[in-house]
Amino acid sequence: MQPVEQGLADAVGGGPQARALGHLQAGPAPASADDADAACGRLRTGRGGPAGRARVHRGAPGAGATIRLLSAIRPVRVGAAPAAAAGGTHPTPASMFNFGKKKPPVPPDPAPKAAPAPARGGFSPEDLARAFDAHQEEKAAREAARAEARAAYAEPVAKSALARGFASLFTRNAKLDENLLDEIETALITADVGVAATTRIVDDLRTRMEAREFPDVAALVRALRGELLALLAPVAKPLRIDEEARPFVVLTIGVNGVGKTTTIGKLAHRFQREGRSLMLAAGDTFRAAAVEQLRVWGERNDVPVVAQGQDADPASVAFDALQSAKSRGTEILIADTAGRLHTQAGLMSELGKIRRVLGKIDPRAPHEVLMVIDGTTGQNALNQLRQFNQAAKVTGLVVTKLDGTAKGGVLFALAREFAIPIRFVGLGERIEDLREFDPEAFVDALLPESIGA
Ligand SMILES: Nc1nc2c(ncn2[C@@H]2O[C@H](COP(=O)(O)OP(=O)(O)OP(=O)(O)O)[C@@H](O)[C@H]2O)c(=O)[nH]1
Repeated sequence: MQPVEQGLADAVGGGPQARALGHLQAGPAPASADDADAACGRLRTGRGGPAGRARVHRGAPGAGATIRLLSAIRPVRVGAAPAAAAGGTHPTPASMFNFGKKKPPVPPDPAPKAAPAPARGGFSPEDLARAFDAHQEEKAAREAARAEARAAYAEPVAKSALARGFASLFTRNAKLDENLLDEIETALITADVGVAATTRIVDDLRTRMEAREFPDVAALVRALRGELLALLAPVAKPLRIDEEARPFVVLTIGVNGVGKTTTIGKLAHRFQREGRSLMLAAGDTFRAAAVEQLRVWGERNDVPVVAQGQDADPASVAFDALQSAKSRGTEILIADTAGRLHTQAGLMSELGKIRRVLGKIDPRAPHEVLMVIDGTTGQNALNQLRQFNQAAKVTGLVVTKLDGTAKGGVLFALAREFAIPIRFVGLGERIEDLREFDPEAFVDALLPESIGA
């Protein structure tokens, strides 16, 4: 084991160093990973005092090996024992009552202590430099992933009505006045952001404008970006596969033609790339082409597909598929269902039946009820989600076709009204165009930072 790793293992696993320092308090957490980066910078350059002064949070996202390393060495600073503990000057309760009493003879100074031997697993400057470099690499990888997501969202989303509305609003010498707020309101409403979310955004901007918080239009644009992000951030919760569930069952639902079957293909591709074993259930027994679509996809990609043909009972297809996936130890089962209108009560209750039937085999299945929504639908998407949620308890959303004629605003309305996680967005028809939902990349594409500058 490398010295750095040994030190980390000691610190985390209670090795000699950790045990020796176990009584020490951890420093306060940094506000962000950037704080942690700054702490690492100080460590490297020697600015900001001793290494131990770096304030680092063990769990800071992405802070990685360096952060753990710094956590491990933090006690170097506090290792200088507090005065009281060393028999220092703080009056103890006993000494307060000893006034006037004969003092005991002062013992001679003990021999000066030898400098403590470096702890086993201590860190040399080379170790620290290596950890710093590892941290820098991690940071660079994070930034590259961000840039990649931004690029993927930029072009499709910039075509949306909302992005175009913002672009025309802020590139023609806008003035900071009530008129500008009216125009922002119109742009939001016409892009399907919805009345509730629009009112919240515009009212907040008005209050801040009246408080003279914005020196110029660029400041207002930054505030608007912040408002848009604040609406979306709570629903940006990626789909996490519960490794205990075998299989983890994803039931996909939605109205006709929204992109369910296509999304299943894209999802399956994603899971396959992660090296997971998969099975598909061709539960869209209403449309013969859908069963065929899945079968062909499965054959081409070496993924087993359970199907019973057209007009079979979709609950029975799902049941068979779950049994088969369970017996094979498959990691993920994705079940398709036929598209249905949220107003068709009989078909909506069929979704409840599929849920119940799956639950007979595994009481926690389906683990994810993924509703696919066509991003071009507009405000009607809210009615759809309301009804599907009632029938099948939706746990995640995929909003497709954001590359097409979507106005771009419906995500805000959905987020505000339901707070159901948006797992993915469809940014095109290619297999790699299903992207994990990234609110920052989405807002960047709608309203680039540069726009009001
Ligand atoms: N541009 C674009 N098209 C998409 C996207 N997702 C799906 N589509 C297209 O939408 C159309 C319908 O997709 P399907 O997957 O068949 O839809 P479905 O929901 O399974 O349809 P039903 O089985 O009839 O309910 C296809 O032409 C897809 O290529 C997307 O993100 N962007």
